[in-house]
Amino acid sequence: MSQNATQFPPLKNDLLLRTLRGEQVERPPCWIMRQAGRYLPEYHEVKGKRDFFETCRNAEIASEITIQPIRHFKGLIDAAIIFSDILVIPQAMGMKVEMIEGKGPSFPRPLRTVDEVQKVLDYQVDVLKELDWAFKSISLTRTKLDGEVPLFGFCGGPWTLLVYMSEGGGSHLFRFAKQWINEHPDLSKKLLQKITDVAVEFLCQQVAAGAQVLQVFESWGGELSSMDFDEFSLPYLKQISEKVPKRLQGLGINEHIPIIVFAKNSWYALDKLCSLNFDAVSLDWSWDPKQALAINKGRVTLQGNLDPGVMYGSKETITKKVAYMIDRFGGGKKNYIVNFGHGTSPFMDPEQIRFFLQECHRLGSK
Ligand SMILES: Cc1c2[nH]c(c1CCC(=O)O)Cc1[nH]c(c(CCC(=O)O)c1C)Cc1[nH]c(c(CCC(=O)O)c1C)Cc1[nH]c(c(C)c1CCC(=O)O)C2
Repeated sequence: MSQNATQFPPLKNDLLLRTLRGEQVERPPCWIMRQAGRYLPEYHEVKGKRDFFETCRNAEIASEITIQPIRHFKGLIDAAIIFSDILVIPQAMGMKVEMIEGKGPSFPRPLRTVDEVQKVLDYQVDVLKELDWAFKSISLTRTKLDGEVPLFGFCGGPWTLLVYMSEGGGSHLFRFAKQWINEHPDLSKKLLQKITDVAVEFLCQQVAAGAQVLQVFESWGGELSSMDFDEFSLPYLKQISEKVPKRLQGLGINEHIPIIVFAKNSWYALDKLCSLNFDAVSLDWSWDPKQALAINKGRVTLQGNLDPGVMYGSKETITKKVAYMIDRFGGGKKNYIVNFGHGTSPFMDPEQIRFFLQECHRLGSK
């Protein structure tokens, strides 16, 4: 059941939202993709031996895990992101997905035949019902956050979800996903459309449940050629950016809810992504921020883009690379959000991440 977002405690830290409105700010807001997870000892304490998706579906536990990094790095992180996964959309579309310890996500029956895709296309998805647990988890988390920081809802990009649904897990070769778009482009587009429709509804219902900002993770964007990105990713991202605001109005939510898009390694698409209806574009670490700024020409806020691997370096290395990043993003007092260029890894030392955040605050306030 969706809740009226005005029922929640007032927001105390609106730095991220002000930045996304394009305002001049005192320092860049900071958050980290996958900031909740296995590098934090308290994550293992709470999750224990529980299955990953069971953990996501348990509002009490998922909200606890979501808030862990906010507590651990008190005052240093400016947004929370709901503990869940991009693969809950394929689950809502009737597919079975398991998370295998030490291996990652696995689909026992990935989409390999036209009939299998047709079955998914014919499956009637009731987003409110199938993902009811996600909305409960968001509402509870928003209440427990007590206005400390804004809460992100998110979803996977349609192309990235098609990759997982056809490959059956992570991939290096992308044999099946590439087969789909090249051998059956029209059917692939029908599937991408269906995923997009579910994603739009899912994002909007997350907002109705209490999410204050949204991010779309097109993590496998860079696997497409520029031409194929224009055909199999961009049009669907564009639809998300345009349909979410309209659907939110339909749900009676009239305030502007900012949306960030992250299309990893899709360097050739930056100019086009900046022209869509998103508020911000998140960059992986392959970018020199100055070049990205030159392409963006002030159209959107940029987010990123430190190589998470910098966390394995010395304090001097972290300082040097943070200073370079913030400086090359123009100093960080407007249209810039600090993040990694991708997520944390289980091997990271939380103290290194604390130092990184402290340095972002110090250098970003100068
Ligand atoms: C591609 C993708 C997935 N999931 C996600 C993406 C997009 C971002 C990206 O590109 O990394 C998104 C995601 N996954 C998770 C979050 C939670 C919120 C947060 O960022 O803190 C978010 C935003 C938790 C998670 N999702 C997953 C974990 C690890 C699960 C565990 O505890 O074993 C977490 C904390 C599992 C997951 N989920 C997925 C993979 C490939 C894996 C295995 C990764 C690994 O083993 O490191 C799919």
